[in-house]
Amino acid sequence: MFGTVVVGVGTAGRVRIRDLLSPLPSSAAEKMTIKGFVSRRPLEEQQGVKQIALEEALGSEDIQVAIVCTENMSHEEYIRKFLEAGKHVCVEYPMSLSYAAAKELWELAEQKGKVLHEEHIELLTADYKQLKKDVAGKSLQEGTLHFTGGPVPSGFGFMAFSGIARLTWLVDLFGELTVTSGSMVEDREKQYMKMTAQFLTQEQRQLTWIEERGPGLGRMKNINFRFDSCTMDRLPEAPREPVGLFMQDLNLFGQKLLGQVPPEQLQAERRRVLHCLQLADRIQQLCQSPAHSGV
Ligand SMILES: NC(=O)C1=CN([C@@H]2O[C@H](COP(=O)(O)OP(=O)(O)OC[C@H]3O[C@@H](n4cnc5c(N)ncnc54)[C@H](OP(=O)(O)O)[C@@H]3O)[C@@H](O)[C@H]2O)C=CC1
Ligand SMILES: C=CC1=C(C)/C(=C/c2[nH]c(/C=C3N=C(/C=C4\NC(=O)C(C)=C4C=C)C(C)=C\3CCC(=O)O)c(CCC(=O)O)c2C)NC1=O
Repeated sequence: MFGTVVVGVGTAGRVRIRDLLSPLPSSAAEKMTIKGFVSRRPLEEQQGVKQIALEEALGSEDIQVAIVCTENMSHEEYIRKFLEAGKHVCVEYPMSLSYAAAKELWELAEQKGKVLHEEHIELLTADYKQLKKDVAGKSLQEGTLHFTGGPVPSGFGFMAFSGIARLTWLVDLFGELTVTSGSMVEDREKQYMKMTAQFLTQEQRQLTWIEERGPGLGRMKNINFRFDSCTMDRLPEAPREPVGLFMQDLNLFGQKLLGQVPPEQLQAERRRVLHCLQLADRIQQLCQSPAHSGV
């Protein structure tokens, strides 16, 4: 069994505690047992689980695994601490707010012989799995993914990182990309932000990613993918699957802990994660260079 701590008790942290308390029967997630949670606030028991001080979690021989669920800005530091203490780490995306940091963290995991796993529930939704099937075999001519949502809370980093799930969709659907432009419009007073990034696929087809956030904007993804044979202008709808998204991710992490995931899959995942963070870095540079600064 792998003694596990959940680090950070917010929306994601609470779901992690719930899933660890009742893992899917006969799945790899059953091999983790929750020993406590870490929080920067003194908290009461959560779902019957007790708080553990960070230093105690790092030093305890009963704990082999940390699941980092804090806001993005703090991920790097927690991952580093737990890896250095010889623990396996699962982190909610994105693992860091720069490509360079992610590369270092992965090197550290390798050096320590520990699993480093970045959660990507956006790839696990039934709708996305259907979309991926629908796109398979078609030849893209041009496409747009436009996300809207409420204002980004502080501590979640630049939009290309807090929105890495959208970028990950594009890369998972259409392969590795090259950034051709990045720009930003921002009205701080109104808490409004809009980032537009453009890419070329390896086949030199143009993709546009728009991430737009502000008060009153609902969480939504609009697509427009033009293929040689047809155009897709809405996401497919597929029936919800019985296993929750974070639980599916926990099973995948559990399989990694048990050495059940083939090395080629681990390599491909690592490559995709690093590629997406590298694209996010580049978009940030372009958006923040003087020639592109917004309103
Ligand atoms: N929510 C979701 O559906 C998804 C989230 N994620 C990722 O999970 C991570 C965390 O996101 P999420 O859980 O939504 O973020 P939250 O804002 O809910 O929580 C982030 C952190 O803030 C602290 N916190 C939570 N509530 C309070 C409060 N009332 N007062 C003060 N501090 C508080 C907690 O840390 P502490 O206990 O140390 O104070 C918590 O870990 C991010 O990396 C995100 O990208 C990924 C996929 C889906
Ligand atoms: C209702 C308020 C609500 C909040 C505060 C919320 C926060 C939230 N949802 C996220 C992703 C996500 N959130 C969900 C799904 C959910 N997440 C949920 O909290 C709920 C109730 C669902 C319901 C289906 C999915 C599937 C993702 C993956 C990212 C994506 O597909 O874009 C993320 C990670 C950053 C991001 O990708 O934007 C945050 C911070 N999601 C919400 O829906």
